[in-house]
Amino acid sequence: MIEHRYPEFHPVAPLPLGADLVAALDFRRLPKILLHEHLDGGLRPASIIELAKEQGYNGLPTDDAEQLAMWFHRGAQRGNLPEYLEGFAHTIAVMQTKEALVRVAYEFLEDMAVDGVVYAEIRFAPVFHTEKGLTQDEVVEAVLEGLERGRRDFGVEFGLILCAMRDRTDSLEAAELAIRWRDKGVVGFDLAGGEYGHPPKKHVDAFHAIQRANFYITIHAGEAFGPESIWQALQWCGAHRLGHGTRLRNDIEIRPDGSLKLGRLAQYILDRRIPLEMCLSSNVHTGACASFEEHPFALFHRAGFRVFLNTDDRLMSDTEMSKELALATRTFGLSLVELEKMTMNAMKSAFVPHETRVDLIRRRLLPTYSMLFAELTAEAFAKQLPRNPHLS
Ligand SMILES: O=c1[nH]cnc2c1ncn2[C@H]1C[C@H](O)[C@@H](CO)O1
Ligand SMILES: [Zn+2]
Repeated sequence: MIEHRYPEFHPVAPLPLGADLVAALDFRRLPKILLHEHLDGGLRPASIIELAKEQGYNGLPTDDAEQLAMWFHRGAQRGNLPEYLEGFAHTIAVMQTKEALVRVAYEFLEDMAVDGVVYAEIRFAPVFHTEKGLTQDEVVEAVLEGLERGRRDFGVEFGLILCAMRDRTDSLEAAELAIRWRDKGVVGFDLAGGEYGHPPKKHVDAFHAIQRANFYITIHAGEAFGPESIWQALQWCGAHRLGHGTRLRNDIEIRPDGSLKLGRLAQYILDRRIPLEMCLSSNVHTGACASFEEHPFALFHRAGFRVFLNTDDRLMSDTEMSKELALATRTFGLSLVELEKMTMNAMKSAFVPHETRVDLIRRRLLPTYSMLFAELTAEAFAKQLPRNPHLS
């Protein structure tokens, strides 16, 4: 049982911890939960170059790691999802052997540890990794081996999500693969790829298979298409979480007095506590939002939606969790209470069993957050001291 619950747990919470103090935090110190990140969107540039040599892949635009990172980032910032996705041809090309998959998965968790992530859900589409003869089961086995080793060496907990691709016709096979591996590290099923012209309901058979197995669903929706896509993800396909959900903004009206008028879909998502896996940098890069300032994350958050931040594709979007949290804090003036609330939202929304979530909250999130609250409070008091006439 958890004795202390947000927000009463923090006796110091009512003290005004100035935005300047929070913004000055080293965000890598915050314990973080990451639920939306693609394995093939988070490789290290130097590893891509080495893996390309090992596997005889000659298609990379450069063999200089720094240049390659910039190349991926430039390509991803063209303001639309199809072009954002073009870079994946190269990362996928170097993830075609067991050794490469183990390595990429292992390094992924090492990078998570450096970023301060304590639990990560990682997703990828096994069907893309069979070009050199691996079966999809061997692909999943290799990725899980790398992740298991990473968990042992770096102490980062993980869950693996398998993606079906929305422009393909084999989503049922992908769903069956996810179900086969569910007790060995796979925690859920996703639908990814170009959203425009590929509605979720085309894949309803796959989602029904997942539902019949009492398994878990997240779907990319509301990233490059509007509320209709979100509605289908929820009401046709039974999504438990939404990847992005950014365009739910179109179902919310801000009245002249600043109050909100929610459409039926937005109200349903709010009431049912449907988690929204929001990705600030990726959304600006794909053109889902014109700028960080215009991103609806803060609106959703302050209206009470269950939102939290994610990286999506660290390589393409040149980001990490610490950067996304710093960016959100600067752009929207988030307090430490809000950062903690968001992290709790993410942990509550994870696809691992309830006991694991409670355990991570107790062991990894609450102790570090209470320490940070104490530290910031001490700093706030110290700043006030010279102005206290009784102490002068
Ligand atoms: O932001 C995204 N939206 C839709 N699909 C995406 C996004 N980032 C990556 N993907 C695709 C490309 C990958 O090859 C695939 C599986 O990770 O998922
Ligand atoms: Zn994504």
